Amino acid sequence: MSLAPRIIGIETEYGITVDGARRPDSGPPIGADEAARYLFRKVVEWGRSSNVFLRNGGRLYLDVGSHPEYATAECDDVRDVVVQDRAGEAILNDLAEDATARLAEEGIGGRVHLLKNNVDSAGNAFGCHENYLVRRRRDFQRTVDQLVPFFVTRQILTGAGAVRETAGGATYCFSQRSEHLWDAMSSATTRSRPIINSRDEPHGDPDLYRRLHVISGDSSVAETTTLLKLGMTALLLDLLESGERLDDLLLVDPMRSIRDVSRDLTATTPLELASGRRRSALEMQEEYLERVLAHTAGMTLRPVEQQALELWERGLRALRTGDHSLVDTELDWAIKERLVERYRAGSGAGLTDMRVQRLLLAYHDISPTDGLADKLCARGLMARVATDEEIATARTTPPQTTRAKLRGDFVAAAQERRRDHTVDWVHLKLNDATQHTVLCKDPFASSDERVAALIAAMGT
Ligand SMILES: Nc1ncnc2c1ncn2[C@@H]1O[C@H](COP(=O)(O)OP(=O)(O)OP(=O)(O)O)[C@@H](O)[C@H]1O
Ligand SMILES: [Mg+2]
Repeated sequence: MSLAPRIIGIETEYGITVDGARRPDSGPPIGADEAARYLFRKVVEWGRSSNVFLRNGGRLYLDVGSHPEYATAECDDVRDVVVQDRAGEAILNDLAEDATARLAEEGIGGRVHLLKNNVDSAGNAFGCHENYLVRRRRDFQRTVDQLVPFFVTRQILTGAGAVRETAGGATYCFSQRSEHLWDAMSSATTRSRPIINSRDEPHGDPDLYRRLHVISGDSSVAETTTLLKLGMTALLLDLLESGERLDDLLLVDPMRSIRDVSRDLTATTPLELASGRRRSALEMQEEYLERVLAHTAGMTLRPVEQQALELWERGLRALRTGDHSLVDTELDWAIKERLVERYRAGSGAGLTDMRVQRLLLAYHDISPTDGLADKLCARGLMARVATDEEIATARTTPPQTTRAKLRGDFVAAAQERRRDHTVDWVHLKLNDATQHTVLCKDPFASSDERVAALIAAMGT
């Protein structure tokens, strides 16, 4: 027996800034809005829109708030999501280079930076959303409730690491986003709202499916952190779908806990459970892992699932023993902690020192030249999952085993034959006299005669 395949996709919003620009007429500085327009210039040129689906099946768009977003195509394997997400970064980095070149041509100069983080300098929070296909059941809300404490405590492994400044001084914590969720939450009414978006939009057959839309996670820089974030969640979903319950781990106050967990780098502060007991984030994650291990015992797991389990266990051991070196090339918060501590040891700089702030920001800069990730990888300080070749291929090639293949093939054919077309996650449409539209309700279906006919109808 093995885990049932599951459709997963990830959306990443990026922060955008421009460094060192100077208008010839000394007009106002280039803000994020304007920078985003430069970034999307080429996209709008060929796609006639700032919301396009690409030949790799993914979606690139500019939403309100000027945070460029890339949503990967739907994948049926966590490793594929990692590759597609990195392909999105590469596509966006090219756009940033192009925008920088354009600013130079116009005599403004400066460099456009894209940051894969979750809060911008103005304090606006933005997200990295995970999407998991789940079977539609009447007790969906109950599933959501059971997942909330898992997402509240998962950040001790998958948080991106952040410096938090308070009146009493600065401390290093697990997650940047957790603080902002707390802020977002104080006026909200549903306890799970900032963690799981409850909008019912399955992007698939609504009779069969729902899409679990998780909005609480940090964006991940290290590929291994993305792998763990998605892998451990998919494993837990499988456990829940097998009928197991996690009622005994419900939290009294999830939103308070999400902040408390982020702030305690030992992960040992007890949280209040609805059952009246108290458990630390570390104990809770140990409990989830134990149950998943029991659930998967005797199953044939894919390598990526084994890798997620192994890293999950080792991450918890790193916290239990205080030996963060066990994961300091794989988990963002630990990679970054090591980076910052080394820098501070050499320079004597404090956590709030400008140089440390710049280092922290550079960690999230997706540019291979301005950012740190490539350099850390080259020096063996950040682990990889995907190869450069796989990422390069994924820029134009959709995942081959899901509906993304149909979309990618359709978009490629329409682009090559210059046919006006409209696409979303479930529709493929030719905007010609026939207005022919194909509805692809099954996200697992990678071949479809109707789509083949639609492509054939475009001629050559
Ligand atoms: N049936 C599905 N189940 C799970 N994930 C899916 C499914 N279909 C598509 N996805 C994934 O869901 C994500 C949708 O991204 P998109 O940015 O369009 O999100 P949205 O929630 O629909 O809209 P928006 O961000 O505009 O609010 C993509 O990563 C995609 O791969
Ligand atoms: Mg989105």
